Amino acid sequence: MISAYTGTQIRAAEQPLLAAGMGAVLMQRASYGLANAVVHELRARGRRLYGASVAVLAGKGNNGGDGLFAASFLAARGMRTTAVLTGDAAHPEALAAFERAGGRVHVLTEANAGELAAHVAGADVVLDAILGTGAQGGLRGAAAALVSGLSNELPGLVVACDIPSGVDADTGEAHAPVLSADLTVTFGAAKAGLLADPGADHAGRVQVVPIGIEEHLPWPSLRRLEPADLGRLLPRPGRRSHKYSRGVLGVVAGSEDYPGAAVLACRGALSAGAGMVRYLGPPAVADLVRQSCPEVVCSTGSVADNRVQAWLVGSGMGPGDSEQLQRARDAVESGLPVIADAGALPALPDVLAPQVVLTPHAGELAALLDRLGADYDRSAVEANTLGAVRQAAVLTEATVLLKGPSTLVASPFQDFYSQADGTPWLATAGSGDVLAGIIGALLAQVGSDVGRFRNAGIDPDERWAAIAALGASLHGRAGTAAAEGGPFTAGRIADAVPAVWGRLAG
Ligand SMILES: NC(=O)C1=CN([C@@H]2O[C@H](COP(=O)(O)OP(=O)(O)OC[C@H]3O[C@@H](n4cnc5c(N)ncnc54)[C@H](O)[C@@H]3O)[C@@H](O)[C@H]2O)[C@@H](O)CC1
Ligand SMILES: Nc1ncnc2c1ncn2[C@@H]1O[C@H](COP(=O)(O)OP(=O)(O)O)[C@@H](O)[C@H]1O
Ligand SMILES: [K+]
Repeated sequence: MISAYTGTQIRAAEQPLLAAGMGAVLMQRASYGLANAVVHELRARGRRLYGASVAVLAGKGNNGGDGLFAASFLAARGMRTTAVLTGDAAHPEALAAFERAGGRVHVLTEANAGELAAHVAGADVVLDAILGTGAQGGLRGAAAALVSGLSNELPGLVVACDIPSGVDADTGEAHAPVLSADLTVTFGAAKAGLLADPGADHAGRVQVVPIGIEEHLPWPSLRRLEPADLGRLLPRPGRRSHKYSRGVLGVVAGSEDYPGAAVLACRGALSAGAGMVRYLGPPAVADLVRQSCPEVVCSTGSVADNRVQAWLVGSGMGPGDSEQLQRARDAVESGLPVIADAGALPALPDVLAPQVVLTPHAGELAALLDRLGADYDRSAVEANTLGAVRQAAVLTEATVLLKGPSTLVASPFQDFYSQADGTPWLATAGSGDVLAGIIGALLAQVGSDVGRFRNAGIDPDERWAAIAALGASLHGRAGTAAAEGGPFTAGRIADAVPAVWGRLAG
């Protein structure tokens, strides 16, 4: 499990060590780790170190100090170093070390920003050490002009020191201009803002350098499941299992307009281990489901007439599908775990429960928040994904999963997960229906298995968020496996799930 923290949490964890006079030691650990990460990355890219050029953009705080010390370590490896000081001062000891190591120093002004941008753009390595966790808002003045003058397609390696300058460490909000990094080397622990969009868009690969604050860290503000966690959480049938004990998922999805959504949701659920999938919906859709997935049992009657362990509702349903929408409300009323997608989102009561997992994309989340009186449109959700998903979970008291390049999950108790195991090829019609099916199957199988979560270090009350994150990760990994470097259609995601599952659980 990757744990991520707000900037404030990290700074609080540093306090006992700073009070013990270890500030300089922490900075040495951070900057040495940063320099080593640069060396490894250059080697991995088959680039020579000796004679390669490094430009460090150094702000006046400790983030700039880290960058200048790191550059002096790199100078000792034979690299040519230049610093652009973006503030009215620089960390004195770090600047002295940088100059002692032979680095050249330029002081940024409004007048020379264009010229220095051209110089920096030609460097083999650009270290962004302007702002770190002490930032208030984004870059301003000459620093903003310098970064605006750098294209986001620099030929050299761009490495962010702790966090890309202008990204909010707590929320991932990005205050333009931000220099997008290939690699972010972050100190002590991951920052939440590196794992939530749009911060994650700018961070590139994230590498954590331990600096000795770990024992002082509190409960993380956000977590990410890794393969070992997935392997522990995925169920496997026992010798005496039967289809009902493995978990039955009821699917209320599809409509005459969108029958395919029902098929894709059922395929997702079948691929992710449900003992049985029961479909409830219009006869014409049921016929298509039967033809496409003969394993699905098509039922009639009400939600109450059908015995299941979890419900999937809403994929491919519209506001006119009154009978299906009533079933969706009945499923929520039943108290069973429910995954509520797409067309169900506007049709459910405002206040729900933690075992109800809502799966909006950014547009649907904006509409949901708007209905609940919060002032969000789609672009506001995309600008602050973590804030939006948090607010939706608070207002609805449900578990909310926001789909996107990074998928965020918030529990109403304010536990957060971020998964980014997919590929942009997943942005294909029907992909969300398969995701709903996968999460539905997992809810049916492990929703009542409290011990499984406790053993994995997850508070059982928070298991709904963990199940949603588990589903998002399986879906992302299946998409990555299906892609083989090129496009695929949504059904292929479902086809790829069993092998991905097998590798994780293996
Ligand atoms: N505290 C510590 O012991 C450690 C801190 N570390 C580094 O220190 C960083 C935090 O250092 P600081 O607290 O000095 O803060 P920063 O280096 O992030 O920057 C804060 C400085 O910039 C100014 N500033 C804030 N917002 C600005 C804006 N929008 N435009 C221009 N100037 C702005 C502030 O007045 C302050 O002088 C971390 O990100 C990390 O890189 C690491 O060296 C590890 C140890
Ligand atoms: N750029 C992207 N990178 C990775 N995953 C993505 C990207 N765009 C979308 N996805 C994933 O693809 C799925 C799309 O779901 P959704 O928007 O509901 O599509 P649809 O309604 O067509 O089924 C989600 O799981 C989402 O996280
Ligand atoms: K930075």
